[in-house]
Amino acid sequence: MDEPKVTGTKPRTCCPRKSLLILGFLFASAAIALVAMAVTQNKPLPKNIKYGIVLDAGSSHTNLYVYEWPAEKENDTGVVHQVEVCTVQGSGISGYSKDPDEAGLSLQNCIKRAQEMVPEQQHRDTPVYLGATAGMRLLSLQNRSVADRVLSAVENMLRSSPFDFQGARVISGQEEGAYGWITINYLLGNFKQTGWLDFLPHLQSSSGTSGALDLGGASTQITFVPDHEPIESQENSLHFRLYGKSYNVYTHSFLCYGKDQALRLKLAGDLQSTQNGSLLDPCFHPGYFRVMNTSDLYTSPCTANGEQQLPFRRLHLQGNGDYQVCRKAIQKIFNTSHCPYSSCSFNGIFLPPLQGKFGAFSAFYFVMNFLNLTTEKSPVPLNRVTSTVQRFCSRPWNEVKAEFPNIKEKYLSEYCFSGAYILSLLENGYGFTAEKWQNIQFLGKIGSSDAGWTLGYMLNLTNMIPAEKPPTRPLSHASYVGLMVFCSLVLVAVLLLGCFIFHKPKCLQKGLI
Ligand SMILES: Nc1nc2c(ncn2[C@@H]2O[C@H](COP(=O)(O)OP(=O)(O)OP(=O)(O)O)[C@@H](O)[C@H]2O)c(=O)[nH]1
Ligand SMILES: [Ca+2]
Repeated sequence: MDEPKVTGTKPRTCCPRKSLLILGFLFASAAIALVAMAVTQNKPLPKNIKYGIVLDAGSSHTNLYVYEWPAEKENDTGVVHQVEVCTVQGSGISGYSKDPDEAGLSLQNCIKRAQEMVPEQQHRDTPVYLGATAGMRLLSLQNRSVADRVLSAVENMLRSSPFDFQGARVISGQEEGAYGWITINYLLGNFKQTGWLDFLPHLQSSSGTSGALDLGGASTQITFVPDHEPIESQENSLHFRLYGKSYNVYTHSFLCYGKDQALRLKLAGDLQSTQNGSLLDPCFHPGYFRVMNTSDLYTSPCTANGEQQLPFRRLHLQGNGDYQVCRKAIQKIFNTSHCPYSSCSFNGIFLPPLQGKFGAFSAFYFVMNFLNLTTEKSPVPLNRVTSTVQRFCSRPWNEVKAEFPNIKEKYLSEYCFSGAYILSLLENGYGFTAEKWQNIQFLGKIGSSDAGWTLGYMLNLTNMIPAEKPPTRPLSHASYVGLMVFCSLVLVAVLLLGCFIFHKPKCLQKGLI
């Protein structure tokens, strides 16, 4: 018997499952490939780091700074930072006038330290600069040829190092002020153009920068952008164009008004009224005693004019810690009797009205930091700073010494004078009122970098600050690729969804009814 034949067609499978599976697999693979490509393409490349070295040959000592930055971001703002500071042992290079070769030799240890910090294969490409400041300016005034010998000794030492020697010179007070201002504004990110705000300049403060106050051992600098005032004296006026913006900057460097030379000026003045070489000094702690050769006081050009035949060779200085009297004694070194401009600081030097915020560094910071006046978030009010210095000055020297046994006696014994000097300079010299005082921030470091002129000097000499804003793309490469991948995925998903809706498999359509 014939088996009954099954007639009719085979029932159709409701979904082309295999095709769907294949499509799904292809889609997933494509998506994974896209994401993997974006990730690998954007993996950070091995960093190409560049280095630069600057030696700050100050009046009191020399510091060597090593800076580093990613090579490909050379012209961005805020990318260079300090990775090392090495303090040269002994005095500043101007202290080697009797044996200039020693000035060169004194740098050896710090050069070795720099050799350890910079990878050997990059030594030859690493520029090294030396800038000398007020100590060498004074030595040049005193004896030009000795100053030149000291400079060539340090130059020879740096030339014999494996680095790329780019010069050793005495920088001017103007440069010192300007580079300090560039350093702090670069590190604070004040040169960054703020995108949307670029189109609305009236919403920004007049310059968007911070002024710079630097107190060294032999000179002090004040630099800031005044508020629309003309800068009445040419030698105090600088013009910069940085990252596409113009800045008219006021700067002045007072030679002899660093804190060591200012103390000499004060003592030389006080000596004129002593008969026997004993001086009761209100700027030192009660119980403090120091003997000095009077000739040492007059070795600097700052005090040389006041040199006189004194009937004694030694000065016996005894502290009595009287802050108010100390301020009066300090006030005498600022001559405010004449001003050929609309406004002056002192000694007939033009000073426009103070404007904006200020960063105060070097000895401004060392002293305020010692007095615990820098730790709070907001600036400590002027009356509290005054009372802190006053209280500190009145403390007996043996008590102060016992409390800070690890601080060098030279530094410790002079914090009272230095505190009073800083207040005199800022309040009476520059005219910081209690209100304006709140705009001063005492800065040691900004990030990992010391506040000072050296970074600005290097940025300038390596042309790392462009005059015009470098053209930038609206998106970074990584964001661009990421967005491309995301948009592709959305497109594919929308396409698939569209196909799915308009060519819906019949079984699904049935199920829906
Ligand atoms: N307390 C304290 N004082 C310091 C320190 N380093 C330097 N000083 C003193 O602070 C004053 C200023 O120091 P610097 O800013 O290094 O001065 P400088 O660069 O040698 O001098 P200039 O050439 O005038 O700039 C000097 O009297 C130094 O002796 C420190 O770490 N602590
Ligand atoms: Ca200095």
